Amino acid sequence: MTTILIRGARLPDATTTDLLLEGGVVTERGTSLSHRDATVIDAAGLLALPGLVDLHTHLREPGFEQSETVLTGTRAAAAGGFTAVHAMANTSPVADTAGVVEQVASLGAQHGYATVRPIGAVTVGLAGERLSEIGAMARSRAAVRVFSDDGRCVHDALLMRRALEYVATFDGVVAQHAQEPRLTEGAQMNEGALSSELGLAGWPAVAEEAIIARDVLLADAVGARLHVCHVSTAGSVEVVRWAKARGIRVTAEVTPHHLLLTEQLIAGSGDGGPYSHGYDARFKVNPPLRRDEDVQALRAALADGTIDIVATDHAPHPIETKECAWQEASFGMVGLESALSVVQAAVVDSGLLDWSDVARVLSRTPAEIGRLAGYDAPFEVGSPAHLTLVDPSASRVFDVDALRGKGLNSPYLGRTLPGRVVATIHGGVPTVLDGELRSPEEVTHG
Ligand SMILES: NC(=O)N[C@@H](CC(=O)O)C(=O)O
Ligand SMILES: [Zn+2]
Ligand SMILES: [Zn+2]
Repeated sequence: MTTILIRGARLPDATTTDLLLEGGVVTERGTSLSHRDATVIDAAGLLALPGLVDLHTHLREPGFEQSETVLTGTRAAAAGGFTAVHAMANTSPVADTAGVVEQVASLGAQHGYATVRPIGAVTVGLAGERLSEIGAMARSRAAVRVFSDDGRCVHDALLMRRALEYVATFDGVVAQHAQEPRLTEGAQMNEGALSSELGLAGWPAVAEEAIIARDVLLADAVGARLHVCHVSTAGSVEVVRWAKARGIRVTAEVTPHHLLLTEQLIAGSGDGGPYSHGYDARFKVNPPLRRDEDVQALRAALADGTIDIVATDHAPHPIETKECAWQEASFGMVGLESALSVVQAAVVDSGLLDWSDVARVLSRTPAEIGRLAGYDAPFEVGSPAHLTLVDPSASRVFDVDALRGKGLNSPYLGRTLPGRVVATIHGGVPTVLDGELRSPEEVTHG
């Protein structure tokens, strides 16, 4: 494995340091470090962040390899500065057995671009009828700690209660996709004045908020950990704030797109720019883009800690299921490659969060929620060498070349975004160098 000497990187706490990485760990930290045969990375002007950890990625393998594979998804992750991803269970077969989760984890390890931690399904086949082999997945080599039927809501209160009771026995967590199914049948966008104007079936905020309210009470009643996926409304923030004030063990995530984009994009800007025409299905996502008031509430909640983390909900889809009529299109957006830039645009450049907050919401806390070791003391001697070097002063028009997975369904194409990932290092192995993804051979040979 190569020895790497990083010269003059600025850390999230604004101090500047050299870092020596040997054998996959940080072995020295200080000024004017030297080493005879290290690969030197000149990090003057660059910010070093801990390797980013995504708690919500759709890798699509097994079963939907036309959309993404473990290899292509982890390449997209590396390009975005991520060194670990949690892979959602809505694959085919569904990740509801020890066999499937072990397969997904070992594919990740084989490719080497990022650590892949599978998420186990809560119910068999995501069908919402019987609990899956939760214990077997937890005890398997994949050591699953996060369970989710994401894409679907565990809406049966008894099943949700049993799942919470079960995961509590081994310190696991249920990550809920909070969507009351009866209130959202046929829903196509956020419910409100705009959905009436555009003639699209509305998705009421209460369909999300009611499930979160129920689930925090269930988690409290059984003393389990609950995680809420992709919180999207101001009302959901209020429920989570209330639950945390009561001491309920709930954590919550917000996606980059819900921090930056609003439902107005669905109407189209009509200005001839990249968002000119309406009903562009790149903006169709679950949960839907909401109002500006919701975006402001989500930003404030991330800043005050009510929302714990940012998670991408990277959801690649074949282009023909996005370049079609709005009603027929799939829900979902890719997000790994753009996440850090979007977070910078939404909450860093505006002064709401600083870079140490970003390190917390995109690395330390998601690792903690997923019970993923190795992310609690980044840059300390002895810690695993997972880090990313970024140039926050860069600005670029985000285009298809920036997309490194199979999914081209990014809502940011044609948009100017700040920041750029210059290098990503996963366990001492560079996966991105000089802004370029390294080849599978380079990555597997360290
Ligand atoms: N977010 C989405 O719009 N789609 C996700 C499912 C999900 O996260 O609920 C997908 O799997 O495509
Ligand atoms: Zn979801
Ligand atoms: Zn998802």
